[in-house]
Amino acid sequence: MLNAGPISLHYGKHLALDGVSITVADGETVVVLGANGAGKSSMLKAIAGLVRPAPGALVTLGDVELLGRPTHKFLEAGIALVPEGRGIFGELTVAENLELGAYTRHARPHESRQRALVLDLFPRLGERQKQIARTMSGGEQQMLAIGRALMSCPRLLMLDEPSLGLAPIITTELFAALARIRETGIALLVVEQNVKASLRIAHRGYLMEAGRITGTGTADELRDDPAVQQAFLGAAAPNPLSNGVST
Ligand SMILES: Nc1ncnc2c1ncn2[C@@H]1O[C@H](COP(=O)(O)OP(=O)(O)OP(=O)(O)O)[C@@H](O)[C@H]1O
Repeated sequence: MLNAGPISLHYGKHLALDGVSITVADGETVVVLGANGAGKSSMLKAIAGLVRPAPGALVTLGDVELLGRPTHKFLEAGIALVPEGRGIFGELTVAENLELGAYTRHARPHESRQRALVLDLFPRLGERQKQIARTMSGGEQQMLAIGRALMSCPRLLMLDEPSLGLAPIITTELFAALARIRETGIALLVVEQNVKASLRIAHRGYLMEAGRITGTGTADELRDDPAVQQAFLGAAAPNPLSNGVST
């Protein structure tokens, strides 16, 4: 469904993305793992039409080619991004934030259906309709940001570090909600530092390093990959002096 690449992106002289290609199939959940500064956020922004890659790239959703078109066309085509830091309207209420999520022409007719989905996923948002968004807790704001993105009827929902700064119990709640969103058939592309939790909900993943894709595999393959275990799952590095026999 999503075909993106090869995406290269410069910030001034700094090459942040160096020919990154990524695909997400219909209904698939894909996770992108990488250290700070690897280029993960930049890649999501390019796919959402928020930054313009170097010539030669394509961002295609279904058979619609989006690159070069205005940002709202990406949203209308069905690509929604929940950015790092959430990007909700802090001075507006929960209800107003959700309403604004459905502002595009194609989302408007489905507003009440999508609101029902959001409130079913995040009942707390239903209880807090009139609350000013900035007064909500970090976890509630993240739920609102995801809810707002869902109001746009996405075919592909992209999330940048959704669990950042959240308490473990809220993170568990968040991943349970993402698993339920996955069951609705919406494709997910997730950048996450919580590798364990994200591999649990993902079908597949990519490894990114210094602006490039350096590996890809199913969630099981990535979980079993010694390099992933060492970099992200807290496994000890192999001792080069060891012959493998424990003493
Ligand atoms: N607007 C910008 N101007 C200049 N350099 C930028 C800009 N945005 C990102 N960069 C640089 O591009 C590189 C990739 O950044 P990006 O935020 O995409 O990485 P990331 O993998 O998402 O990192 P993190 O996990 O820390 O958010 C970094 O070296 C970063 O400093």
